[in-house]
Amino acid sequence: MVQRRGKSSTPESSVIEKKIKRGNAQRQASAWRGSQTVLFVCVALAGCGIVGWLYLSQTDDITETLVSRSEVLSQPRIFTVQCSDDYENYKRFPGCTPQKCGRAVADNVVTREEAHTLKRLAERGLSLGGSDGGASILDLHSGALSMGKKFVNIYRYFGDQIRDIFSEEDFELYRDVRGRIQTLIAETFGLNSSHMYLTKPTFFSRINSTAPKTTHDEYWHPHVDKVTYGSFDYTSLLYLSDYGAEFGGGRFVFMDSNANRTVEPRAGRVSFFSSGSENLHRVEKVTWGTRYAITVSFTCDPEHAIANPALP
Ligand SMILES: O=C(O)CCC(=O)C(=O)O
Ligand SMILES: [Fe+2]
Repeated sequence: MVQRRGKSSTPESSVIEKKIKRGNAQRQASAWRGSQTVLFVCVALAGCGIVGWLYLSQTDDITETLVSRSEVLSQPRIFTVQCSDDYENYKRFPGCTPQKCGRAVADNVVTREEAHTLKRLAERGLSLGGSDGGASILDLHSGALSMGKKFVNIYRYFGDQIRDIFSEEDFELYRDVRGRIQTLIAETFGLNSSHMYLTKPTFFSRINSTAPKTTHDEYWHPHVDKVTYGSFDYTSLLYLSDYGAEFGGGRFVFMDSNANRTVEPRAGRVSFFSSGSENLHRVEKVTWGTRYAITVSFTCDPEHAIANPALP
């Protein structure tokens, strides 16, 4: 049995706190909502009538499934989107800074068996703690683990006993998968993979339908990763469980101005995209079951690079 040491909040947790900050997410979503308001006024005043109404009902509803749970893609499915000007506010790095933006989904990069192994790793790690609300994270790099209404650092909290929970093979698999995802992103967006770096936060997430207890549990707010996390240039999500079989709700939604476009999670599915506001997104609320995923993110700025997670 692992003995718990005294509870403490970690400095790393502030990164996670930043991530889930509601105000931020709401600010980012306001541009999207703004366009809806304009249309609403248009409907009320000018009688744009049926067109405006159709637009409103369209953007309120899920309209398009980019990839469903039951499909198995033998090749990545790629959707190009025009880059936003977010990248203008940052230093440019040749061979990495997005010139081509978009989103893509691949089912042929991580096997379902590997996803299952990673899910078991996440289950073991998260069983040491977990949020009181519905969303818990485990960050193998910083050691941040949700606990109650806070975070602890597993490496400090559990010391050497963490080796009873995680093995070198677990970390090796994580590093291998991260490398494959990096290559995939580089090939898809025409980048030089050696100019891309892992950046933080990079974490496992476990989401269920328990009511939120703090803002850390509010994972469903629309947001732009580059705004929320700063250093992100490319975000990837590796899903570890199946939508519709292991959990309900919890689809990933790209919130485009003309439609919502969803990706249905499937164990072993990698979804990735350029992190600017061309890819405003949210996660639907999970209505039943448990959803596991890993967020693995990349930056072009070597100053924001982090090393691969390693057992202490
Ligand atoms: O789990 C997901 O599908 C998306 C999570 C997300 O948007 C994020 O970590 O920024
Ligand atoms: Fe995100």
